[in-house]
Amino acid sequence: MTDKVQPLESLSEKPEEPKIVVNLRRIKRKIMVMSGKGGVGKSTVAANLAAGLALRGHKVGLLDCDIHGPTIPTLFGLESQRPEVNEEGIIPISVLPNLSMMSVGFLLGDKDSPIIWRGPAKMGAIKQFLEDVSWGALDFLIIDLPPGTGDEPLSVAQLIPNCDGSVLVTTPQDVALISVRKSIRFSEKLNVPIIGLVDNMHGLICPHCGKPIEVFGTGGVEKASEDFNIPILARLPIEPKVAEMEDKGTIVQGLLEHSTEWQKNFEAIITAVEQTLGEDKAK
Ligand SMILES: Nc1ncnc2c1ncn2[C@@H]1O[C@H](COP(=O)(O)OP(=O)(O)OP(=O)(O)O)[C@@H](O)[C@H]1O
Repeated sequence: MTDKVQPLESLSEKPEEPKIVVNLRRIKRKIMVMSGKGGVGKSTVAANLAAGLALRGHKVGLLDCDIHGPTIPTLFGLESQRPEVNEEGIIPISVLPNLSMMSVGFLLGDKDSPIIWRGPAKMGAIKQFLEDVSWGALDFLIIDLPPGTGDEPLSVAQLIPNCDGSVLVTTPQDVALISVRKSIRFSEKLNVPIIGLVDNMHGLICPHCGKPIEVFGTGGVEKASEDFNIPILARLPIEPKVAEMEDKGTIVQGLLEHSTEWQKNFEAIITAVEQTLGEDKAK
């Protein structure tokens, strides 16, 4: 009796693929939304981008990696939701049939409690989201990174394999130039192609005379765009309705109403990200 000879390829050990790579394999495009500093509208852009892509019929996931200020559940009016866990992993919370999301905000017992975690614990939570959230097949995963360009956002961003593009959010102040330059370097360091800049809070339209009031000045984003040859995807005015809709958790309805200049201008950001689907993925 002869022993069966095993084919050679079954003997050579294949290196095991990282769990994150395996879990995110069925996602066509992973897009990071980031900003050089906090409070400039990064989460607002990430949430509206995810909702806008979903309203155009794409399958979208939104991952809130902002551990200290997880605002995504509030923006969609989902603060009381808690994710289920089954044999497939952590089930993201659905807002629309084709829009689901995950945030540390869904795991907090009390929304007023601050998260007092050191770096490794924060990284552990994000890593678990990337490894264990059962996103299924998606056209887009929109990732809301922590603000800034320091160690923490860098570590988070480095956990996410093969990002397909970044959207950089800033305000039009001259100092924005400093923060935008940092965001650009950050994206380059990660080898992530920059889709474009978002010039948020670009003036307030006076409700009485209709003329713009340049609250944060002007010119910084244009200069960065020219210096680095990166397009400005949209100029979004200060729009009280945006803040109001976020407080009420009615972002999706706001995008459907399409009533403000902010929302009309925002469409260009959705289109720019949508177009990455047609790009050659070989990098
Ligand atoms: N164009 C705008 N007009 C009016 N309000 C806005 C606009 N953009 C953002 N906001 C409001 O500004 C605040 C900060 O926005 P947001 O939370 O999106 O910023 P952020 O950059 O994600 O902040 P952080 O990452 O530091 O938490 C929110 O209350 C939001 O509703």
